[in-house]
Amino acid sequence: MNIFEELGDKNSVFKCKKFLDHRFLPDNLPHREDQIKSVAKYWVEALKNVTPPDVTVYGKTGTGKTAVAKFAKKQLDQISKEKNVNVRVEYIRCTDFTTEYQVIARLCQQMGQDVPYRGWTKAEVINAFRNLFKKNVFGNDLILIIILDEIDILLKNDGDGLLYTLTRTDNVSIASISNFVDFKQFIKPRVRSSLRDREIVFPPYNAQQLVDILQERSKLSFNDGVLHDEVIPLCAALAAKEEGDARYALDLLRTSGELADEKSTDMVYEEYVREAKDQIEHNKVTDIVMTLPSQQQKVLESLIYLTNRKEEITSGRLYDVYKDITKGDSVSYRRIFDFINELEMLGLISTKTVSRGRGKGRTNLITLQCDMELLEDAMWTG
Ligand SMILES: Nc1ncnc2c1ncn2[C@@H]1O[C@H](COP(=O)(O)OP(=O)(O)OP(=O)(O)O)[C@@H](O)[C@H]1O
Repeated sequence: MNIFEELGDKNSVFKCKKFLDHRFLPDNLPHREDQIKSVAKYWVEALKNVTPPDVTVYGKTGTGKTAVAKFAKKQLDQISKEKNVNVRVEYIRCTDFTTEYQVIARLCQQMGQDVPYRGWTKAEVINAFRNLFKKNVFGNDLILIIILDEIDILLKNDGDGLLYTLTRTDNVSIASISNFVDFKQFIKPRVRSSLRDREIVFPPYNAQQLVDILQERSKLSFNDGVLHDEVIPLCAALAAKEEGDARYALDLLRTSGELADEKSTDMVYEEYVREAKDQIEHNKVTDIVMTLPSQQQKVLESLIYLTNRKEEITSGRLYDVYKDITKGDSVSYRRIFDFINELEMLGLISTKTVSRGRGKGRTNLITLQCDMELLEDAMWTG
């Protein structure tokens, strides 16, 4: 028998797994009605041919920011077509396009203007972009709303030049999405003053809200009656602990279903959710560790060594152990601080500044934040 036929015929708890994918945009976003209305309230101006104010959307990961922005985009696209108004909404994820040049080139491409991703000067690309607003292209009454998802990444990487350019282009409204409330520290006053933005905050979902979200998705994606009663509440409770992250809740549900398929059971049981949790955590840590540059791995190795010896970890002590491990092939003490910051951003460690008492100054204490066994496993067995 053909292997694909054999696998295709295998019984599955899933009716259609794609509805659990992160990229799927549901027609209904429970518990985000207020946020959708807030965005729409500003964007509706575009239908009256007025450039909407800039909007800034904040919230922790998995709180539905992207989903809401795309949902509002879809609805605005639909109505502007029906009413025949000259409005466009373009979505850009700044983890894919990380510089001003790339974002503007991408915008041109999305709008049908062929601009290369390298080779032109920045001024040429900006010119091509601004030309789109001329009579013979989209018309000078075009209103363009640009969603910049994960804008903090771009600002850290490339500064605020993009915002400077966009705030100085007529008929452009910016919708920035960020996981960090303090991302505006990367914007200089000259740009901040022209970004007249309205802020919309996305609170984390609580366990009950996550239950509602999962229930809607599970109706689309699982066969009837295959989920044990406790499965959805447990996924929701675990994700509520992880700062109300709907993406994590959906991952748990999908992975639990995959485990049921692997075990060839026709029900998804509560214990699969716990297994799914371990598997997701394991994959996350392994992915992070495997992609760390080798010097960073050495820093992590030093942290594991000190943690196993139950030593207090100061940056100085860490550097000594790191130097021993690298046997001379080491980076400077200053670079170690950058590494520590990066590991903290990745969620592998946490740092705390403590005062050593009068005259003795302050010192940084480092603690590993993930399960030791998992980490060692990822470091040495991959
Ligand atoms: N209210 C909701 N109803 C249904 N699905 C939702 C809801 N909120 C979020 N989701 C789903 O959860 C996943 C994560 O949501 P989304 O990507 O919008 O989060 P985010 O806040 O943009 O996260 P990040 O900052 O990490 O990008 C997506 O699959 C999305 O469809």
